[in-house]
Amino acid sequence: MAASAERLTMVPKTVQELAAAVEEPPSRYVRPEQDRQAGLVAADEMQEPIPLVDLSRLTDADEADKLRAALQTWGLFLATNHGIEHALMDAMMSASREFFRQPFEEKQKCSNSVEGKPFEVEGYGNDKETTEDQILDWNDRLHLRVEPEDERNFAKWPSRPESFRDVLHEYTSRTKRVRDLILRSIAKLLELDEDYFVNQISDKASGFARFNYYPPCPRPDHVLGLKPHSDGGLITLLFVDEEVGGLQVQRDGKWYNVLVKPHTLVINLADCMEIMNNGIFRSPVHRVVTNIQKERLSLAVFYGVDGETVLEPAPGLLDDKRPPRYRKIEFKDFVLGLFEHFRQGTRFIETLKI
Ligand SMILES: O=C(O)CCC(=O)C(=O)O
Ligand SMILES: [Fe+2]
Repeated sequence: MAASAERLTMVPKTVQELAAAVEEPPSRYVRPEQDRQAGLVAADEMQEPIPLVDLSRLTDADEADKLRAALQTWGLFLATNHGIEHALMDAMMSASREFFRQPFEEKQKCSNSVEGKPFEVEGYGNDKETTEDQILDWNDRLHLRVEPEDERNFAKWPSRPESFRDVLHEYTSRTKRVRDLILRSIAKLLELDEDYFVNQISDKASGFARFNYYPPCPRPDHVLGLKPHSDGGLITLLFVDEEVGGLQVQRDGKWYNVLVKPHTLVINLADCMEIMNNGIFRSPVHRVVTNIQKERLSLAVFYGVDGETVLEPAPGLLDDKRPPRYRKIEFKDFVLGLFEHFRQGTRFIETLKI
């Protein structure tokens, strides 16, 4: 007790600790005035809800049309009948909750900063802080590589709760199948070879699981759980807390709440897909608002390509009337630019537009 009280008098290492220690978020977390004026939590009313797509029926024209409409309007959709057993989803969410509920010292065993200094992409902690004016998010995360499978770094995978590793292994074996199903369905919608996008994925392609933990926040009107961003890879499969909302998606400059049903996934396109489909379907900008009373959890599985893969619009989508809208770039260079821009709250993909 004394030791942990002492530690709290120093700069808290995680938002979870901070939330337990302060009544007012430190200024590093407070969004600039212009963001706050627009209202951080308020969302616009949707004309129509985000479509719920039945993944077991995607071969039917009407379900495929629903997917097309969702991607055109939002760049994301809700998915049901995705083939991930509900019990497995529940086990994954409980293992994640148990992980974050453990004492700081236990979670630190998976830390992303070794001896308080060098920052690693994998592990438990927060974003790297590179500049003084970087505004921080009200969340802690556990970020783990899941693909390629032979490059998993188990030193960063929690050993407690005991079920964590097996459950994550099972869960991501299912999400990978969902990834391929969606990529094939999108290729069909675009009248490309069904395997066009799947063929961009080599056995060195990346996959990361990001477990997000958002503690209750005393000032939801001043602070964001996660700043506006788009995801960097091909596609993201998001499993969010069904009890506590917070995810919002932007469209034409307005923010809308993404409401989920139990055991549905939120699937969104990410920047590499926007480039490959030449901007026909966009990678949506989204953010997470905080909640004054309740903690919130989510699990994002991000699928990308291999570092050497050149991102470029699919040749089958280009002709004299449809020139490429994005410059070519290797995925590894894209990732570097992405992280730099993410920290500053800007989008790297904008710099690739022709
Ligand atoms: O927590 C959420 O609902 C969204 C998380 C997210 O956007 C991300 O991890 O990239
Ligand atoms: Fe995201």
